[in-house]
Amino acid sequence: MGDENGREDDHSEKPEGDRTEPGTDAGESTVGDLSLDRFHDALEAEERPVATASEVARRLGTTQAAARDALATLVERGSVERLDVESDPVVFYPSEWGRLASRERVVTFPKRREIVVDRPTQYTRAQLSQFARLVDTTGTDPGTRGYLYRIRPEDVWAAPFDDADALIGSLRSVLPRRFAELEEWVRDQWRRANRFRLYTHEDDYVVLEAASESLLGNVAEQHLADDHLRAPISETEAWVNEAAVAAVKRALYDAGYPVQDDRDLDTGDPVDIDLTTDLREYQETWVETFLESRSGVYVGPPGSGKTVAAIATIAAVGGETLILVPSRELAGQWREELLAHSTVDPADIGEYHGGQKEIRPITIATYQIAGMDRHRGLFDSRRWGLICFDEAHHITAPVYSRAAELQAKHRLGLSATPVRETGSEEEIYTLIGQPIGADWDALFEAGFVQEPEVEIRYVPWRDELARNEYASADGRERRRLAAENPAKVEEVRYLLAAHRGKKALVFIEYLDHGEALADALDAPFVSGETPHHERAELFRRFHEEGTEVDVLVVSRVGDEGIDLPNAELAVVASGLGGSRRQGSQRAGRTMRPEGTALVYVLATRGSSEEEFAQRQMRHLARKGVRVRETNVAE
Ligand SMILES: Nc1ncnc2c1ncn2[C@@H]1O[C@H](COP(=O)(O)OP(=O)(O)OP(=O)(O)O)[C@@H](O)[C@H]1O
Repeated sequence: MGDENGREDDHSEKPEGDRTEPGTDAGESTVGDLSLDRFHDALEAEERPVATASEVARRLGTTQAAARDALATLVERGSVERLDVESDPVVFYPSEWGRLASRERVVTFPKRREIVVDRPTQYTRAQLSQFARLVDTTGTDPGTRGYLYRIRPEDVWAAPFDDADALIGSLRSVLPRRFAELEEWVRDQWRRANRFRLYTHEDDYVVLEAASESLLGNVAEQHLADDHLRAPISETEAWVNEAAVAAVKRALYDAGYPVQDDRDLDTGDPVDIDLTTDLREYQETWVETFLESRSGVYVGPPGSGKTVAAIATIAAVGGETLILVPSRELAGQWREELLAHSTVDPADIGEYHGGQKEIRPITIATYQIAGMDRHRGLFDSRRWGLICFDEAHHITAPVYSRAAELQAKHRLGLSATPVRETGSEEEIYTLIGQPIGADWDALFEAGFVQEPEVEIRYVPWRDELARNEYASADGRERRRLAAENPAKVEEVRYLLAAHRGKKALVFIEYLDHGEALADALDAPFVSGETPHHERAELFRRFHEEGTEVDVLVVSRVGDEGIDLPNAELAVVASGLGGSRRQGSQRAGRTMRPEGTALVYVLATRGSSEEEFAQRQMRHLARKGVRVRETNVAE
């Protein structure tokens, strides 16, 4: 595959064999015959594509003059370029990099387990996404985007390979050469992920099996509570207290030993539905991966087809299913999606929430109801074979504790936000399952999901008075003043006018601000106080083409759970004190397959909103979303 992009040529002067890590072999002081290879090492140790003579000297343990001479020799030979930057020190870079400017370039930082790829090919990205996280995309020129990947222990644990060799093979296929230490670390993590296994004994109880006697004796004993295991069965196996299965998984995960869950899971009473929509290739992979491990979380951007993949999963498992969702609106949408994409009999779908309480072979309930003690019976009312947690980052604490009891079922999570600020990633992993996801950028590129153009617009204060008021206020009041900066009204008006005719959502945080904006824009305002039927009606009219409802001002209630596929424009007028999650969800409302999606985030210049906006948008940028910043003129 390497030949399609010249990857193998990129580092043609580098030996293929194992070598020490860059920067560690800097003991020798003679650099008169500085090889290109050692210059590469110095660059990697510097973690920059260019280096000054003094940086090279420091990395190679020599004097600056010696490094400069050695570099001059390389420049003469034509293998290194020197770049004179006015008022900055001269920098050097390998000539081949200039020639390969339009090709992919992979730089590895083995100690930090990071890989930076310039202009990655689809092949490289597909490989990397299997065992590394895309943490950042940088570069202002669209032609030179750098992709930063990091390999975390949990990425290795969840990598979809049969064995460590296959994983190492994939790693080697993208890295320019071998990194012995990195490979050893990957192997070690892989081993850890396969040291403990849960399985169902033929007499129907759960067994924890360790790869060795000492693991069961030392690791398990040290990390598990007294009531987690009932009794030893052999030197490497123990009988697990069924009620503690989730706790066992969590404790061992925290100790760095994720547990393979090979138990026989309940499939429940049969439900016979067929999918009527053809899955996209990546959706097929999601479903196959799920079916192999019988649990997992589909992680994809909003609109990437997680719901449709979940319906395919319901059809494939073929058992009674309980779907948990964050809001009643979403329950209604799930019903419609089920009907649109499968042969399910409408009579077999039930909704269970504040509005109605039906339990059917496929039941959709809200987290709120499911978390209430008096509705506990919901979980036992049928032999559910599959529990589907929509917007999995929303699972509430009571539902988490129930989820611990639902370990014997197939468990599917859906999430557009893998990271939660409160750090529930481990909980999601241990209570539901491993993340199953696609490369978000690839989805954008393939056109399955419209990439939003996110623009942060820094809005000045309207006048000195407003600025001074902010300066002399404190705490919450400050935040409110920044949120309600009157100059934002004009800015929203300007943006709506610039995109006249586009369906737009304006998000706000404070009710007063929402009302004022709605008045100024002559648009309806949807808040938590809007009666349910009115909300539904407004959203219906917003949905319809050609209606007079083109703009909706929405408070936090509109943040998620509302499917507005025709929103083409989102203006986040306030609400920047919230979490990263909110930022990505707001942007997510317009990340839909159709239309031109545009997201504007307004932040008051010189207030804490500036920082919040940047933080939220960095989060999006890490997901491969392009973010632009603009200063609004005073
Ligand atoms: N395989 C497919 N073929 C055709 N259309 C599809 C397919 N998968 C999804 N879609 C359509 O793409 C849109 C988004 O899909 P879906 O609702 O499943 O995404 P999602 O990831 O669940 O979004 P969200 O995170 O907002 O809930 C829907 O209109 C859906 O009908």
